[in-house]
Amino acid sequence: MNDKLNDMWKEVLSMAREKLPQGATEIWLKTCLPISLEGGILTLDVPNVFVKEQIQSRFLGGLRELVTGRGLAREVELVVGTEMRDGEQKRAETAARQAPPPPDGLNPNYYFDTFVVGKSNRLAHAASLAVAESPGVAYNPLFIWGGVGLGKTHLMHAIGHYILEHLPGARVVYASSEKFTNELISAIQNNKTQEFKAKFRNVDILLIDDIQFLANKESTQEEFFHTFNSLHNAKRQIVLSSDRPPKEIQSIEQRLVSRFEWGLVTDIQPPDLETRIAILQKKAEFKGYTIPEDVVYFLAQNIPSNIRELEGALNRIIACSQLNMEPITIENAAEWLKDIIKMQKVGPVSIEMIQDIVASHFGFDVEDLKSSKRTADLALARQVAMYLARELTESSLQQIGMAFNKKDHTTVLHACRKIEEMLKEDVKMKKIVDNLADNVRSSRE
Ligand SMILES: Nc1ncnc2c1ncn2[C@@H]1O[C@H](COP(=O)(O)OP(=O)(O)OP(=O)(O)O)[C@@H](O)[C@H]1O
Repeated sequence: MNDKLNDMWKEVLSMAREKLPQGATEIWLKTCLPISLEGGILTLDVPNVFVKEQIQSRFLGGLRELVTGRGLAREVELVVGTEMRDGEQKRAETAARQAPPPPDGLNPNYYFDTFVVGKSNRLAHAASLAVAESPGVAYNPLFIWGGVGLGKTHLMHAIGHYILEHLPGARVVYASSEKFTNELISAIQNNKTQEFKAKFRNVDILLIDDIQFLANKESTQEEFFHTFNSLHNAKRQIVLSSDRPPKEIQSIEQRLVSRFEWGLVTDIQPPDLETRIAILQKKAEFKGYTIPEDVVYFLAQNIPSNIRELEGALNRIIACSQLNMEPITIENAAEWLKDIIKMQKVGPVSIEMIQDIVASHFGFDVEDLKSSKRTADLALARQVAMYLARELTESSLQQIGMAFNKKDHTTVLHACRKIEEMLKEDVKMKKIVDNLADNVRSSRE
């Protein structure tokens, strides 16, 4: 590359820093190499198809205006070439480009439009969509955590699908951390660590599921650390999922924990009743079935915290109905699911049951809970009870307030919000509240 061209490109970059949207230069344009300026056409070498598409769709117009405005060139062309790139990077990029797109292993059912958005997953969904729309720019890494079967994998695959749909050349790799570990071990055993590195460090989007399984695996953590740095430095998108927030993953190096927190950490909570109903309806519709509303409600109410189980129950009643040639009714569903749903004849949850169970867990009397005494422990117990009353019963804020010795509905609302916030941050508290909810449900007769 000649010096004149190089200097001109530096000038363009410094103008672009001022005139083009934030991130355009540092993230995208800096990856380009000027290769020629002939007949007024400035040709730039870009590292891969993915970057080319990003620049073309987002910044090429602005870039063209900059160079024509300054009389430097009349047109800008982007080529995915390798001549100007050297060494290992060049070989790896060439190999990656020549190879057919890797089997991406994405579940064909996990798209954004098959994902039901509710209060419990709204933020994780919005963050995932933002990442899919602007990979490497919005939040990097995106770290999604939450309990079993709540939709983390679904969102990761949806990100992968979306990117492949909009940027067909993008290299998307999805793997569980176990697969990452196993591939590393086998690469070491077979002297293929270079191939391993090329596979995981030469991607545009890396999706790693269940990252908590890296705990105690020191060499895998070491390798993942370098993979992470290499991708992050190159502004490639990383998405991670875990069953707990980064700080709660035990036996994992601090330098990894801090990197996991660099972008956005977001959680998914168990879905509320309305979301569970909507998920069941969507899944049934997807399979081409209409399930009676009362049966949907019955399932949603009795399988509260794991969407995978909810889906399993739906599949089972569809299969049983077909095999037995019987209609889908609550009675039949209860029979077909009796090993999952213990209590076919249980009554609804009452606020009194919640008050009893919460008071005894925290070591208070129900009367204390209803009183206006405000010691920190008592206030917390009262707020948990109000939150559970809101979650597990159909009572209004006013009705809950009345059950706590005529407290105002804004007090109840404040309590619910406070506990919701706490559950997002505090895993121990979440466990306690989940256990209390389970105890309340199973105390129904
Ligand atoms: N909001 C949702 N809308 C539609 N389906 C959902 C939603 N959340 C979860 N599911 C479905 O629930 C099932 C379990 O979800 P997924 O595998 O993504 O859970 P996970 O959080 O990754 O669980 P694990 O921690 O066990 O890996 C999937 O079939 C998924 O499609």
